[in-house]
Amino acid sequence: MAEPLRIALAGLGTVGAGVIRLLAANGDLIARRAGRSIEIVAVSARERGKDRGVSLDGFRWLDDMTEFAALDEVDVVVELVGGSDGPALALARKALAAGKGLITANKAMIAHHGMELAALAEANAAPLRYEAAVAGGIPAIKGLAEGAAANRIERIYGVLNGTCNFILSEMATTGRDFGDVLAQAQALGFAEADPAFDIEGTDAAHKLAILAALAFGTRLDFPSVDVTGIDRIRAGDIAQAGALGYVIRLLGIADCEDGADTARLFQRVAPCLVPVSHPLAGVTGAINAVVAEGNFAGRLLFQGAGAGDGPTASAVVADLIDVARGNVPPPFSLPVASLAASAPADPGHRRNRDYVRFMVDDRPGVLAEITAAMRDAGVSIESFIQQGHPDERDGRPVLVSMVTHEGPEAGVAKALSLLDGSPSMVEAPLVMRLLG
Ligand SMILES: NC(=O)C1=CN([C@@H]2O[C@H](COP(=O)(O)OP(=O)(O)OC[C@H]3O[C@@H](n4cnc5c(N)ncnc54)[C@H](O)[C@@H]3O)[C@@H](O)[C@H]2O)C=CC1
Ligand SMILES: N[C@@H](CC=O)C(=O)O
Ligand code: NA
Repeated sequence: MAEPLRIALAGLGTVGAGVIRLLAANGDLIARRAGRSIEIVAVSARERGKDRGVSLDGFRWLDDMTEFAALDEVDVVVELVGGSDGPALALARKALAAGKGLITANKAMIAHHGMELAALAEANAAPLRYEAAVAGGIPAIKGLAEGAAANRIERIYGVLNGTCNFILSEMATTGRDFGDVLAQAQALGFAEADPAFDIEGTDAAHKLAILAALAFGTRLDFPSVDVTGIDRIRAGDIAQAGALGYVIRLLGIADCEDGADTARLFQRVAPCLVPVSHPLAGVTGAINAVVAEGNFAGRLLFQGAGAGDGPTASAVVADLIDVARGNVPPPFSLPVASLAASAPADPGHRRNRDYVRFMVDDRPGVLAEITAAMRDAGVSIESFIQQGHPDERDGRPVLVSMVTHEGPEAGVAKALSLLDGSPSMVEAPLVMRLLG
């Protein structure tokens, strides 16, 4: 058998401890499959003495993880610390510059600095892989970059955040309170260190930007993702969506049109209404799903656990096995210099059916005011419902919702601008697109 692949592990939290457990449990099987064993030689985290339920015996401990880059006995650094910058980025840069492989689960770092790190990896002939960063245990990166490599990808979309999906599906099936379900997701190790990254949609946006770059061969453009989180969704919206035959899912959606001289990239993360008959409606709890529409393969659905120690460790170790086998394609499928520049697409011309929800004072004329704004903006209403009983305080406000006929996004935006500042509106209206 060939020499072992020697790794240094930075970060010993949910995922790091999961990697130690996985390698201990499946090490022999992995060595047979990879043709060489994968051995942890050094580790680092914030607190040395913490009880993690795994033994660190036999591993060298370093207080400063960036020193891994200088260790001759390390072939690959595994970064499981998190954060787009800080020690994770310092370690990534130093490791790649030293020609060491880098495996990371850190979508924030890849979304922000993926182009720089990929260029560094190329320049130093160092492997860079990040399967765990997108949709946890699902081999979505591998599926897209290798399995679907023969296709032109028309659209990519999916459920990309386990914490939000867990919250939305628990609220829908049990009627539990948002904060209570979020606390459970944190206790189960699904949530980010700062759960605002999950519920505000940022984590899903990191993953979508990475998927879009891979799917369309464009440079990463995280700042252009249009992001809306789930924090404004009420129990009343979930009930209303259910009555209409939909479930609410936080979706990341991207497509790319060839423009005259530059590609037009559309990237959006937002809660959407998904028909109960669509496969994504059945994606519940911390499960993720990625749909890639290929021009020859058709609709490909990758589904599985998007968060948690075991599934995420499975993706990290799958990357290590690829490195051990020497299967190291460019981090974004193409050399960095070949990735196309893109400009953000104008969403105003996109055609959707929309769910629009208003919280209004329950007084005469308010429904007429809403329908007049829709009429004046040229928006055609398919259905219009005022919930029989108020969502919150006694008597008012009340939740009024509508579904529009298909039309350009600019139409609904115009109608809402006409209602802007109306004293009838208790809070800003909420728009959720219907997945088409
Ligand atoms: N938990 C999950 O289900 C998933 C996590 N990820 C990603 O994996 C990475 C790790 O996530 P978790 O294991 O959940 O995090 P965690 O918070 O459980 O563990 C983080 C580890 O890094 C160490 N650390 C953090 N900041 C440090 C610093 N400044 N200096 C030294 N050590 C530091 C901590 O001591 C801890 O050992 C993150 O990038 C996360 O986004 C990706 C997919 C799923
Ligand atoms: N916080 C993330 C963890 C995996 O990426 C999630 O909830 O999906
Ligand atoms: Na993955």
